[in-house]
Amino acid sequence: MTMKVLMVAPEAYPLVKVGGLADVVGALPKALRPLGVEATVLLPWHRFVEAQRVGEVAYAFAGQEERAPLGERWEGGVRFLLLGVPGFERDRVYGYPDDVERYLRFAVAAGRVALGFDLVHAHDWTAALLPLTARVPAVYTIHNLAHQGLVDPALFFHWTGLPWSLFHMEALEFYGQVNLMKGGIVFARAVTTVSPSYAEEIQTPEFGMGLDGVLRRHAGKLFGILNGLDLEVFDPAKDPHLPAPYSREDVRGKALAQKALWERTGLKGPLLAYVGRLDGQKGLDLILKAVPRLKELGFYLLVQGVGDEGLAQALRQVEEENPGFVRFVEAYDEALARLAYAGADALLVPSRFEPCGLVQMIAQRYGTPPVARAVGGLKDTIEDGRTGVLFQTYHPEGLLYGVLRLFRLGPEALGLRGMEKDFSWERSARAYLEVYRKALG
Ligand SMILES: Nc1ncnc2c1ncn2[C@@H]1O[C@H](COP(=O)(O)OP(=O)(O)O[C@H]2O[C@H](CO)[C@@H](O)[C@H](O)[C@H]2O)[C@@H](O)[C@H]1O
Repeated sequence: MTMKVLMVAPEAYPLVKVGGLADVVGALPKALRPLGVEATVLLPWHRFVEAQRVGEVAYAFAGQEERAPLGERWEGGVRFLLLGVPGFERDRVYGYPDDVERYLRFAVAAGRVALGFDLVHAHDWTAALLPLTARVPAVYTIHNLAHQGLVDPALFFHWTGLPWSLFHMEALEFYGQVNLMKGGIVFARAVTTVSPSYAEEIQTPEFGMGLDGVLRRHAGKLFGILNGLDLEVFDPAKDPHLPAPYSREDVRGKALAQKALWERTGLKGPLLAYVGRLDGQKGLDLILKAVPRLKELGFYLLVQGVGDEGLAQALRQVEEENPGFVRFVEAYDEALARLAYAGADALLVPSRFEPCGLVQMIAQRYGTPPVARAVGGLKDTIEDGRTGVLFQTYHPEGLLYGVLRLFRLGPEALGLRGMEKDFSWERSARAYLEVYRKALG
């Protein structure tokens, strides 16, 4: 019998993407299908998403009855539902002062949609209310503990109509506020996070972001399941963004990608690339501090990403001071990102912490070895000295040491080995199915 699962998330590829969460929510339903799981993805109806209106959802928010249109769209055999609650008629996915309110409204209304399903699979803080409010069993996935969703309790209980009796340390209370992610952890039947190493790390004060105690208390239902890659989407043999297809058997196209990347950026090799959100999590401060030494050593640097304004400013300045050596491309640009994965000599991933990380997997699949910090999913997906290089110390010297070590080992050889690695979703999808069964059992 098919199991009907509703995945609730703020973003999912190919409809809405800011970061890795979208890749995961876009790919997992496809991987679950052969296992007899029919997963539907429910997203807020961001204004830029086109879909067909198929109905309406009634729910209560702040003591008022409201109705939201429900849209539907199919992509790659996956059914997406779009919930048109107020607050999403905007251009960006996150970053507004009322994010907590609008995503809470979304989660409240999503609880109504969940009624027609066997199980809810809620992703990250924006959907963390569902394990508490949905009337079906829920699995909760932590993609990033850095964003927990903190709300003033008076507003929270007014908006949701939930009883104040939930405001205590074993439930929603967190240093005087409501913590939505804590609620997700406490009330879900099972909690997963996106790599085995991160599942361990978040139970320690160093990585737990204040929730390590809660996670230790609920460790019996916490599972680390490694993200996969959508091998259809990320495939150098089929990537329309590359000048020529290539594979492990015939890597000639990779040199063409390198040439195209040099032309597009005005840089040369050896070229180190960073692709990803500009965020304190990602270790861009190490890259910034390492620039003078990298330049001295003859490396070129490409940084591509959008996000934190302070980091963007620092990067603009470094680009200005190092013309021809450093390029900062402040854009979300899928095509350039693919060229970078394929055409750079190494991908830098010096993260402070990394729940799983997809860019290092994509780079390996494209034959480009990562130089990454030995944390979280980076540790679980890179074979140190074989398919990439891991460094320990969160310091520019650590990163430099990693880069030099890679070039001593020979990036080409490591790159070829990386292309052999299996990053498919298959095994992980089976692990999710196990967790779903536990949650239903
Ligand atoms: N400027 C840009 N142009 C083009 N593409 C860009 C881009 N900026 C980001 N991307 C893309 O966004 C994705 C980033 O995914 P990651 O998993 O590496 O990090 P992220 O921190 O967003 O995800 C969080 O959730 C995921 C999913 O669970 C975890 O793997 C991760 O550790 C956690 O921090 C990649 O597909 C990358 O190509």
